[in-house]
Amino acid sequence: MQVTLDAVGHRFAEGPWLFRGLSQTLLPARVYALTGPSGSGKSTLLSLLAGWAQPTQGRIRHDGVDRVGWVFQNPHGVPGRTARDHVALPLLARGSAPASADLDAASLLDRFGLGGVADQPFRSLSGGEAQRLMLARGVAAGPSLFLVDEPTAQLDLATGKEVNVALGQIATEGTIVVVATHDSRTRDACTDHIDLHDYQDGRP
Ligand SMILES: Nc1ncnc2c1ncn2[C@@H]1O[C@H](COP(=O)(O)OP(=O)(O)OP(=O)(O)O)[C@@H](O)[C@H]1O
Repeated sequence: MQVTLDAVGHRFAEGPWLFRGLSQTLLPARVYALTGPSGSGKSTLLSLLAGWAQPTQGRIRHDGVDRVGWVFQNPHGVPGRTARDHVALPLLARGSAPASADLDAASLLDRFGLGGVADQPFRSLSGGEAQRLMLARGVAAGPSLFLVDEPTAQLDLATGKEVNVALGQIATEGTIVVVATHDSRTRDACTDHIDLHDYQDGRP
């Protein structure tokens, strides 16, 4: 499985080019940090990768990608449902039996440092816990391409650090992960780095 970007460029209508000449092969078990100044097109590139829009120039090819997951910068959950329910639901939706969904949810919660809050309702979680829960829930859905937009944007330094540690855990066999971020610590938690600044006028 892979996603191939071939000389990709994008602009809206007659507006300026956000980026041009972006060629890259994205592979499973890697976590790509997508950085660049505000307005450089990070979120736009995520939506092109998701297939929600076509690039103005060049081509994005998805080989073997059958499921795309997305985590937004603001965690959204069901206030009265437990952390465990949030992770078990996508497992059930994929056909797991309730007992095995529960076991797998417990192990995913542990992986993201949430074992201790498994039975707490979403509304009682801290910002960092809620954001890590969104990552755990996203992984539970079994995406082949997992897109994460500014996961630490709303968090203080310490809480952001928790989330960055969790991002280091989402590299999973069979999943390509791309994380748009302003945060240099998030970038450092990723295995690879794409800087849109390098593509602002068609370079390199
Ligand atoms: N649907 C749209 N139509 C026209 N312009 C758009 C559209 N979506 C985004 N833009 C513009 O494209 C530029 C890039 O936006 P985008 O949100 O991709 O940047 P970003 O790098 O994610 O920014 P930030 O870091 O501030 O979140 C911005 O100037 C934005 O206003």
